[in-house]
Amino acid sequence: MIEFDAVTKTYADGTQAVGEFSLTIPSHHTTVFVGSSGSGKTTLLRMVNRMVEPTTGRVRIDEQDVAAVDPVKLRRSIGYVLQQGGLLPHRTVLDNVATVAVLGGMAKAKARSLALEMLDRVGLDPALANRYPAQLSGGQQQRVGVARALAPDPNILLMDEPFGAVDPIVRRELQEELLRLQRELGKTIVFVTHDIDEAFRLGDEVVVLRTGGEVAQRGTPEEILANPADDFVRHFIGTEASGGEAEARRLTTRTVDGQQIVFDRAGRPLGVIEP
Ligand SMILES: Nc1ncnc2c1ncn2[C@@H]1O[C@H](COP(=O)(O)OP(=O)(O)OP(=O)(O)O)[C@@H](O)[C@H]1O
Repeated sequence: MIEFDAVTKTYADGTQAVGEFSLTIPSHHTTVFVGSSGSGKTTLLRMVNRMVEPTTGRVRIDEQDVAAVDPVKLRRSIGYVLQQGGLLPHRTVLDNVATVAVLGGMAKAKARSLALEMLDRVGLDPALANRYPAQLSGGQQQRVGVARALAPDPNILLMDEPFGAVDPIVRRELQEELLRLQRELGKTIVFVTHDIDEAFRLGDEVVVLRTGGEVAQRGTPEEILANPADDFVRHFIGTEASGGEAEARRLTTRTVDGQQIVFDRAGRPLGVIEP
């Protein structure tokens, strides 16, 4: 369980990134922070591993205040995946994944065999293990990033727009892969994105943020879709009647030749409802 207890963050230049934010994140689930640019998502995520210190308030992991934990130890115990993968360019894929375990005191050979296992786990061909990050596609690099974060078997995985830089098809594959991994591993995942579709696809719980880290709504994707809290949320999730009609989510059904067909707002057929 991760607890944000009335945290605020004002950066040195006076920017107030987070007003006052409180939230309890349950273990073994995926919680997604979604919001537009500058809503404080990254700031909140980084408070968990102390890459950002809150100005006031506390963050606790399983009741322990993270401020009392050595930051290096804390960061080694928490997986962290970034948009650009954050891979070390002069180390092979295998060594990138093995590094944290080696830093944690594991023998090199053992760390490498563990790394090979992790590459397999995230769906990467072991033949890629001796390549350098620049010799991989963006999607493959992100898989390496996930393998590296998971290698020390952390309880918590922080993911900051990890699939933001890849094309939509690869992005979809990576999302599916993460869902599969999460079914197997049951980590406590905090995932940051500005893409509401990604949030709904991945989140057991979704937290919609507006500027200043203010919670506009939190709930399951179903709850938010069924009952958006206000116009801001309606606009964000694209169910507003006016504006953004092209991607509006309100669908209609019509019976055609005994089949129930779903149509989008523009009247394009999207699919058939299974009885
Ligand atoms: N080191 C910093 N110094 C000053 N201001 C900062 C710093 N880091 C972030 N900010 C500001 O804090 C606010 C929140 O930033 P943050 O990166 O947490 O938002 P975000 O929701 O993750 O945005 P994005 O989706 O663009 O990454 C923004 O106004 C940003 O400019």
